[in-house]
Amino acid sequence: MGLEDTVRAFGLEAEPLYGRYGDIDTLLCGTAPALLRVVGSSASDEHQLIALLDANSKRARILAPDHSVRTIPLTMLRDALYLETEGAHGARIEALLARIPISSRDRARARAALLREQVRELPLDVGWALRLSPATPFLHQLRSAGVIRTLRAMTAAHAVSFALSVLGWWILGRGALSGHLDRGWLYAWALVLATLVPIRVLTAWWQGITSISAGLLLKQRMLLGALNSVPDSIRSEGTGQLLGQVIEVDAVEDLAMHGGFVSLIALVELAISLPVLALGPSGVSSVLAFLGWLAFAAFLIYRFARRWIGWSRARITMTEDMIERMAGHRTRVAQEDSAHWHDDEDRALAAYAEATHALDRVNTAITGLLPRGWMLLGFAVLAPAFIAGAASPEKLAVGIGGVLLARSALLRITTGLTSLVGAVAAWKHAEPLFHAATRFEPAASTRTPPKDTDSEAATLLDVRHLDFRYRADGAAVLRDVTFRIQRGERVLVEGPSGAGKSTFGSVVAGLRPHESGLVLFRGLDRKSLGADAWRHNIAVAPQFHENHLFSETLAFNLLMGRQWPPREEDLREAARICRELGLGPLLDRMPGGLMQRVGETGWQLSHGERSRVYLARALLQGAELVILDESFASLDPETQAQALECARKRAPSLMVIAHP
Ligand SMILES: Nc1ncnc2c1ncn2[C@@H]1O[C@H](COP(=O)(O)OP(=O)(O)OP(=O)(O)O)[C@@H](O)[C@H]1O
Repeated sequence: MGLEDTVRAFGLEAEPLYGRYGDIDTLLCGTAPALLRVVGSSASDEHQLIALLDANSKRARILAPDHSVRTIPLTMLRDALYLETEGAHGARIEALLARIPISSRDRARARAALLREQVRELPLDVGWALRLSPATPFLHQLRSAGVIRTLRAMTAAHAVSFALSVLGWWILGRGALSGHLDRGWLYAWALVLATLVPIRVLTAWWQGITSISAGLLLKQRMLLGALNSVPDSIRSEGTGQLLGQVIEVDAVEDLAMHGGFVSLIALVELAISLPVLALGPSGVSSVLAFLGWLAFAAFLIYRFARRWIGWSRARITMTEDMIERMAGHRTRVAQEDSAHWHDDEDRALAAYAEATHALDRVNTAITGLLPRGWMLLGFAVLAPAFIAGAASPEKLAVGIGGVLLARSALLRITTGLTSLVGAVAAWKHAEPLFHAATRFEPAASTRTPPKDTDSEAATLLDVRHLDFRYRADGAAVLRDVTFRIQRGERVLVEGPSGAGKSTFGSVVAGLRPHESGLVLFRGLDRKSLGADAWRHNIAVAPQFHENHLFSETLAFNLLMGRQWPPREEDLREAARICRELGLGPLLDRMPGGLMQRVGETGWQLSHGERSRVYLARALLQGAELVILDESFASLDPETQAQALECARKRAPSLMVIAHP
């Protein structure tokens, strides 16, 4: 069982830790818990694993082999990781330092500094960051990140701070209403105020930590959800929908965090203000009046929720429409009469403006009417006791305090709940991404495909009775397909447009799940082999419109499926393949060569150049079987022959999809 599988058995996920030696400290401080691979201290030692529990810029907490937790200087850990590079550079540095007359202590420091400088840009592959599997319930993730604990502490701190405010207010109010405030009470009041300061600072600090950690977890989860979404479902929803979902994720985070905190605090305030109101001169009447006002607030918030849902629908529709317009603008300019360019825009804008006004009206009632209305009602209920002069100053102070506290609770409840309503409405759009994160597919290799020792195993790809349809209720695009490729074979799959060639290629490559039949690679299906191992064995260059050039270096675009960060030999191999595919003049022309930034924001490659980058990317993966889908379609005959020759030479087995 590999490390990834062992880790998964514990409900965790191991993410390879890559970086550069120059960033080693940042990497160590930001990734715990992690498993680090270090070279043993003696020359004969193999790599050893260290569990890193925690690290800051000075110290690291690690789990020793005897399961005891030890704190060591971060430099010790860093040096252990640097040991790997010693062989290549250590001797040279030693030779250099031998000629300089310095103390052995300075020599050791100079050696470490020179080594660090030498390897700064080298790729670093130190181990794995460990985290809970994305399929873990979100509450569990929050608990494990310490969010629940902080939230509990924050609530308690807020309750204490609120109770202290009430106490301070009681001391002052009592003095003011009885006409004198002696020095002892003044000191007590000052002490209460002084105690409040650190508690408030602590509460704000915890609040910040909670929002950052919870927000990070939510973003991580949504990102995973986006990556786990079935590509066809993403495409059928459209870019606008997806962008809408992403925007809503942000809204969920902001509104839920803000609304959650404020509502939590409001509940604490509510729990304190009700008994304070009951202790006032009008007792039960004040409590009943406040509960009645709360019911009215609930009604207004309900109306607000309904209007918000309508408003957010109008906003998303407008975003979708706008994206569609932007994406298709060049086509419109080229082909549509300019009189029709803005046909639907005004209608979408008017619907949005109407929804915004409707929302604003309820919002005004909530923020303007609710707190002021309560003050009037609260004091009206107190008025008879005040006018009759029947209540003691303390009781009156408590009564007035109760009304003010209830107002503060009301303000917070309305702010908190309106934010939460927004979060719930936004959640409706973002929810699919959240759940997609749990659609978790084992990525690691679980089995190594058997070697081709007998004739049965020499069959590389074996497809039997394969059926596929895009929608459960749609027509089958592939029906009862049976197909075989032996190792070393080069196969051409051709057929009329729309016959299902690309669909077949993508099913074989594991990009689309098939509904029935078998697809076996050396006798194993994708589930038994594992998604990663499948991809390592079968590389595909999808059709041009299904492929993408990232706004990154050309090297990244070429080597992303092979090894990133790259080793020297990977870069050399990438350059070699590029030249074999006729991309040599392009490499020479680009100022950055392989490190030139390409894609939307970089050097704009031509159609034919792009398709050869896609081709090189698939060939560079070093897979047993390479599937090329219309990879030669946009090339002139001479370049086409050159590219085909390269593919024939490089791919151990080849499946080319093309038109007749
Ligand atoms: N996401 C999708 N949802 C529904 N139908 C689809 C989807 N993608 C492709 N199809 C349909 O499946 C059929 C096969 O498409 P496919 O792209 O595999 O054909 P092809 O043989 O590669 O065609 P071409 O040579 O034109 O590229 C077509 O009728 C196409 O319209």
